[in-house]
Formats: sequence, structure tokens, C-alpha cells
Amino acid sequence: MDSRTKGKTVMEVGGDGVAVITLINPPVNSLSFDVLYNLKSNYEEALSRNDVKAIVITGAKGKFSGGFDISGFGEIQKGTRKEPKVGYISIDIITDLLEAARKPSVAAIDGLALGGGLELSMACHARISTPGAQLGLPELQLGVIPGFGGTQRLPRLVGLTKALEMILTSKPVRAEEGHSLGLIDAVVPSAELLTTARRWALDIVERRKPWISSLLKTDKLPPLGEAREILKFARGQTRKQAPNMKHPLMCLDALEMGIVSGPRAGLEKEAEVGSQVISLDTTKGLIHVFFSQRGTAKVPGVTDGGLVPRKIKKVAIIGGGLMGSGIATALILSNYPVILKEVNEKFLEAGIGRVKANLQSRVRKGSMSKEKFEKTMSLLKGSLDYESFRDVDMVIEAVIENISLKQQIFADLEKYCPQHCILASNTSTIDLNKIGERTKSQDRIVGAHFFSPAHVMPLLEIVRTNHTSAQVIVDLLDVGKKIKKTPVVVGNCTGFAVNRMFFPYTQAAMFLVERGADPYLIDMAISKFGMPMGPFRLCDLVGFGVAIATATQFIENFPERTYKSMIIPLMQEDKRAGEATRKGFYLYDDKRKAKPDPELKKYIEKARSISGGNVDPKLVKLSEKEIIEMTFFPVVNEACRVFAEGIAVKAADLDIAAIMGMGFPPYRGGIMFWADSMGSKYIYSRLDEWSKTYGDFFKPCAFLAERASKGAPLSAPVEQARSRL
Ligand SMILES: CCCCCCCCC[C@H](O)CC(=O)SCCNC(=O)CCNC(=O)[C@H](O)C(C)(C)COP(=O)(O)OP(=O)(O)OC[C@H]1O[C@@H](n2cnc3c(N)ncnc32)[C@H](O)[C@@H]1OP(=O)(O)O
Repeated sequence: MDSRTKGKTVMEVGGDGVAVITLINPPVNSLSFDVLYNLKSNYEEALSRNDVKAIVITGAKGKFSGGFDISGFGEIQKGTRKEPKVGYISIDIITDLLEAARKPSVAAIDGLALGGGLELSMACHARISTPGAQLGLPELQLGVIPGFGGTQRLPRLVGLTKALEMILTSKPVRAEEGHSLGLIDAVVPSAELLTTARRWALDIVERRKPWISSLLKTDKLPPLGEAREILKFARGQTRKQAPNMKHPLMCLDALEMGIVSGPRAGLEKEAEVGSQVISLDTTKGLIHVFFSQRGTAKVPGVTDGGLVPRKIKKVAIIGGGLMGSGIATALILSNYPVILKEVNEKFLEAGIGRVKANLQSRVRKGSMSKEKFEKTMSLLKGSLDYESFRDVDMVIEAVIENISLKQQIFADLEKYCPQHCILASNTSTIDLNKIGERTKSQDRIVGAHFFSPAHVMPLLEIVRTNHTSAQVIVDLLDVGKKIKKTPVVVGNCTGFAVNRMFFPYTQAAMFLVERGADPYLIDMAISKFGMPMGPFRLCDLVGFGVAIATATQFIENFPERTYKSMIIPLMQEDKRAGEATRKGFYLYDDKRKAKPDPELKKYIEKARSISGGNVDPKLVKLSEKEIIEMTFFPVVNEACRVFAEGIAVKAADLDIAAIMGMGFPPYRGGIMFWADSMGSKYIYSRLDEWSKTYGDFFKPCAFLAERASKGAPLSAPVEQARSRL
């Protein structure tokens, strides 16, 4: 393969008259422009050759195709590739050359057929797959729409309602379901895939099997009136669920056009909006997230050294509280045998009970069978001492945030665990060097910071100190992958990456209400921005005990830039400690529904009198845009410090940390990506102005000042390694 080209297709013509075209573009046979243009040439040749009666398309190495090469969108966005004529691929090649050909095509699908991959197969005249195949149109997740005819062919093959479900949720279906839906014509074992597909293609030629053009099918489409109702409902739901995104509605426009005005008009509409969505900011953000998420597991100096992850056969967890039991759940769900240690029978029973409840909720929802529940639970053993730790490969400590307790635990672990055992702490804020102070095992001490609930939340912050060995990080990255977490490797400091970014977010919100802003309007503006909830609702959810413990760490470690608000401590004194006590910034009913509390004013006023601040008329009537900027620019400022200090090695890692750890909206691309969309100069100028009026909490850091002075993006790599790693 030419090193400048990305992928290819090869065509082999058999003695039976079937041309087999194989898509080759590892690792997922994505449809790059090179693959697509090769495919076109192969088709033209196959159609012109007298020895070819029919065509089979398949993918190399057990994968049909993971869809259009996503990096192609980036090339078009950056202007490094000229966009092909609108509709050239979907209409000229896939519809007019392939589907309308005088020779039939059959798709032989192994592994996956996603996005453009499934769309290509739907233009074939039949689809044969293996049992494990995944079939889906996940384009909306990337900010684009199915653009190779998927908006037209999927509803015609599986019906409008199912097609909408598959497209709007981006969730794939398995081969068996695809078969019962009519998307797949036959499911056969892998070894029989190609022979069956060849035979099927010849059967079509000889009229023993029907020659079906998906685009011309109408039997699965509902009557027009009903279709319009279904689409209207889908639009309503989409507006509610994705209010800040345009592309799902644009996708529905293409679907509707096909149903109302016919498939050709639908294809044209799809091509038109498919081209428009590529330049949306939300699309740029989502595509950045796709590659950044996969980039977090590539750690320079660690994963590029040829280290192979060691096998982790058994894990021990210390502490069966909310975090410990969640981590245990995540591990046993991925078949790791786990020992859960507690200090007494009562706590142990409670910890095991929590794990059980986590799994039982899956059984109740129907996503886990009773047999699987029993089998999974059998992987968990309780313990009250360290004797059973003698053959574990990894320990994760998940006790309360108390330094001397953690130091004692790590000293004990060194005595009982084997020499190779990884000693991990789930601390969310405490310096790991302090935790390991009483051991000689610094090279195997690492942070494994899970987010609550640990069996659900996708992020795993892997914290390394100057001493943590590369092998230990590689091992933990592997465990993270196996338990389906997205890892972000960060350096050691108070709060690591996620909590350091989180802290100024809540602090800014407290500052604003003390100076007169309405907390409920702040929460509303932040939710509209796309966060799952505003900072006050979040504090209630986390609980004031945790909020105060975390704040104490930050106030101690970063006193020059913390805003010490008394609102939360004052409420805590009055035994209103958040949602768990049914009172915090909000009042909560039996169904945990939050409503504003007029009494909150009293605490705000008292906190204001303690801090000595005054109501600022400007802050009383902030616009939504100003609320967003005054809350998130301090977060950007802290993210810049984290990046400049080398706590994060790539700005993109902070984007993923913010999305998965803080709930930052993915379609904004993450904190640094979003900041760069506004420009370092603008952010610097706003923070600088606020710091002059409101104090050092807003003071822009040196890194931000430097980037702003050069007009440079915040996400550009840090040149000089000032890394603590
Ligand atoms: C206007 C004119 C422009 C031309 C018209 C365009 C019209 C496009 C029409 C089409 O409808 C659009 C699409 O098809 S968009 C793509 C849809 N497909 C997807 O969204 C699938 C994305 N991939 C995945 O979900 C997963 O990667 C997977 C395929 C399920 C595999 O998962 P797994 O966990 O095994 O591996 P990963 O680590 O995720 O991926 C491995 C490496 O492969 C890279 N990769 C995966 N998919 C693609 C892809 N579609 N394009 C490019 N690269 C892909 C991924 O980045 C990983 O790379 P590494 O370098 O990190 O190893």
C-alpha cells in the first residue's frame, strides 16, 4: 500500500463468476476516500468484465467496516481536503453504480458494519452475516448524519420506528435481531460466510433468490399520515433530549423528505444536510472527542516502550462503602475475582449488600439473568484481615479521606501483599506521596480514582507519582480497558485533574451568589449550557460533608486562589447537608424532586456578612452568557495550570476528564477545546478584568497570560517539559 494512501480494496474473481471485493483499511476497515474510490474502480471493472456475474463485498480480518473514515471529516473541516461534489459518493457511486447495477451484489458481514459500512451493505441486494456481527448507524453520536443513504434505506428495510430508534440512539443491533428485523437475510457461521454469500449472489442471478433494491422497497413504510405523526413525535423528543444540537433534526429532515417525496429526493436531501453538518461547531466538538477518547490510553514514555500488561488474576479492595462496593461491582462484572476487606462483620455485610444491590438492579431491569447474577456474585469474597491478600495482584484502597489511616493501610499492605502487587488508592484529592510515606514500595503505588457510582461512571483517573513504574501504569490501563472505563493518566497533586477543575466551578458559583446572583438562575443557565445539573444542585447531590472535606484540601493547598464561602458550612451547622437530609440549596420531596427554598436567602446573607462582601448590582442581573463565563473561565484557568504543570500530558486528556468526570457537554468538545473556540485572548481579558474588581480567585495564570499574549491556542502542546511526572 502506498504510504500516502489510506486503505484499499482488492478484487478477486473466482471460477464461479463471483467477484469478491475486500475492504482493507486496518484496524476497522474504515471507508477512507481511497477505499471508496478503489471500490468504485473495482465495481466499474467487475461490471465491464464478461467473466463476472455477481459481486460480493466483504471486509478483511473479520470486520466488515467501522464506517466512513472519521478523520476525513476533520480534513474537510480543516480545509486540507476538498469536499467531493455533494452526493458523489452516496448517489453516484453507492446508488447509481452499485445498487442500480445490472449485476447483483451481496454483503458478507463479519464483526461489524457500522455507519457507512452498514449503509454500503444496505445498498447491496442481500446481506449475510455471522452471529456476532454488530449493525448500526451511530453517526449522530459523532455530530454527523448517516450520509451514504442510511436515512433512506434503513426505514425501508426495518420500518420507520425501528430505524428512528437505531439512528437516534446510535445503538447497534446484533445479527439475530438484524435478521428478525429484515436487515440481514441470513446468519451463518464465520467459516461459511463467503461461500454462502457467493452462492446467494449467484442465486440472485439465476432468480432463485429475489433481487431487492432496498431503496425501492415500500412494504415496511407506514402510511404517510402515520409516518408524519411518528416523525413529529421523534422531533419533539429530539428537541427535548438534545436542545443544543441541530444535526439530529437535520437528519430527521432527510428521513422525512424520503418518506414524503420519495427516496431519490430523500437521498438528495441527505447529501445536502450531510455536507452542511460537517461544519457545525457541535460536530467539530464530537469528532474531537472521538479521537481524544481513544488517545487517552496512549501515554508518551509509558505505552510506547513495548511493555506488555501483566495478568491481574485477583484484586483486593479495602473498604466496602459506596466507592469500594462500586469498584468491586465494576471488577466482578468483568470477571475479576475480588476480595472485599472491611473492619468488622457489620460493615462487611453492608459492603457485600451494596454490591448485591448494584447487580440486583440489573436483574430487575432485565439486563442481567439470575444465573449471571449468581455467577458474578460468586467472584466476590469478604475478609476481615489481610491473610487472603498473600496472592493478590492488585489492591485498591477505598477508605475515607484520612491521611494517617491510609498511611497505616499502605504500610500493612507492604507486609502482606506479594512483591509484584500493585498498591492503588482511590483517593480523590490526597497526595499519593504522602499516602506511601511509610512504605518502601513507591514504584508500585498508583492512584485509581473512580467516580461515583464507580460501576456506572465511565472515567478512571490513573494517578502516577514520580516513582510509579511504567509497568504499573500499563497494567492499570489494561484493567481499565477490561472494566470498560476510559482512563486518563495524570500526575500527582492535590485534587489531580478532575477535582482541580471542579473546584473553581463550585467556588465561582458560591462567589456569585454571595455577591447577589440568584443560585437558581445560575443552575438553570448551567443546565442550559449542557451540564447535567448546576453547581448548587450538584453540591446537594454530593452532600455537604464531602464538599467541605474537599474544600479543606484545596484551601490548605492553594490558599492564594480559593474563595472561602461560608454558605455550605452554615447550612451544615443547621443540619441541612444536601439531598440526603432533604434540605440543601433546594428542598427535596419523597421522590427526590428538587424545589427552590426561600429560606436559602438567610444563609447567603449570613455568609455575605462573614466574608465582608457586598451585593454587586452588576452580578445581580447577569445574563446567561455572563454566568457561563464567570463560572467556567475559572475552570479553564485551573485547567491551564494543570496542563502547564504537566499533570495532564495532553490538553485533549483534560477535555475527556472534564466530559467524563464533570459532565461537561461532549458536543462542546471538552474544556480546552471549548476555551480555544473562544480564544485565549478573550478568556484572559475577562479573567484579568474580574480579578481587578473581585480579587485573586479570578487572576489569570501565567500560562494563560503567555498564550493570550501570543494569541496561541490553549491546547497547543506545552513546549518545555515542566512536568512533575
Ligand atoms: C460531504 C462529503 C464528505 C463525504 C461524505 C461523508 C458521508 C459519511 C457517511 C457515513 O454515514 C458517516 C460514517 O460512517 S461516520 C462513522 C460511523 N462509524 C462509527 O461511528 C464507528 C466508530 N468506531 C467505533 O465505534 C469503534 O471504534 C468500533 C468500530 C466499534 C471499534 O471499537 P474498539 O473498541 O474495538 O476499537 P477502538 O479503540 O474504538 O478503535 C480502534 C481504532 O480504530 C479507529 N477507528 C474506529 N472507527 C473508525 C472510523 N470510522 N474512522 C476512522 N478511525 C476509526 C479508532 O480511532 C482507533 O484508532 P487508534 O489509532 O486509536 O487505534
